[in-house]
Amino acid sequence: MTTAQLVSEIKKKQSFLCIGLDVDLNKIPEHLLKEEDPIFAFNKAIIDATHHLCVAYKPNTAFYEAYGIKGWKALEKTIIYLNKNYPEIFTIADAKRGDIGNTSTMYAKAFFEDLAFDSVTVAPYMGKDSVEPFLEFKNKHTILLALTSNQGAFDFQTKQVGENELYKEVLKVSKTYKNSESLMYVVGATKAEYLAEIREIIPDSFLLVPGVGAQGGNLQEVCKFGLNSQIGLLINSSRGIIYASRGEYFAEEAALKAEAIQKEMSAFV
Ligand SMILES: O=C(O)c1cc(=O)[nH]c(=O)n1[C@@H]1O[C@H](COP(=O)(O)O)[C@@H](O)[C@H]1O
Repeated sequence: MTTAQLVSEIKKKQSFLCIGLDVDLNKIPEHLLKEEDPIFAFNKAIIDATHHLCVAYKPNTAFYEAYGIKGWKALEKTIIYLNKNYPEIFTIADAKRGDIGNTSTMYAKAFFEDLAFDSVTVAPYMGKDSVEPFLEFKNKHTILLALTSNQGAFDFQTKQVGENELYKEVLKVSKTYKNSESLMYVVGATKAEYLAEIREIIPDSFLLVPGVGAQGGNLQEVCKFGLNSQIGLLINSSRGIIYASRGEYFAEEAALKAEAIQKEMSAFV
């Protein structure tokens, strides 16, 4: 999917919500555990109930890898279902990959070709030759970790490296990579006050902003500092939406949570 198509969907749906499909068998409704593939059954119900309220879904691969082959199959079924039934949705494989060049190429093939996701999250730690292989794929997006939502972000990301904090170096240096126009960046919603300075370095890039809902990030603050002329934000909530209820009407309850966020977002679109 191109960035222009994503922006057009945001305007149409009056939403820049990304729903995180972080499926934990201990948290999904008990009646689904009788299904042949409980993870996919859960995802399908959530997607069918919420697709008109969001523009992106982000399965975090850890929640699938933890269940071995069955989990990976459920991830594959989920992306096939999304691409077939809701091709207008932007899909994010949250896998936080990145390795030496030839290995990164294989990671990119796994998520862009085999699973046909629109984007993948990538850790910048190994530098240029670990990121550029992802950028070779046309109309695919590489979402680089810049300033993450967790407390540990202060261990390294905000440390001074020469003139800048490390996360700013990530933003500045990555702009020089080949095909850098395909880059997006992760900035945690819990770090909204950093967004004004971040926007000075990357005014036009899309940002994936996780951390509203369960981690306490504030949507209004993120919008205040992070919006650009093309919106430029995908705000993710996982647990805060998908685990709204464990009852029979869990998907409808999730849709109500998503709708409340979409309504708040519509004021900014
Ligand atoms: O890359 C991410 O998506 C990510 C980066 C970050 O800084 N913080 C963060 O929470 N995430 C992911 O975003 C999701 C947040 O989930 P909730 O806290 O349940 O909304 C999880 O899948 C995290 O792994």
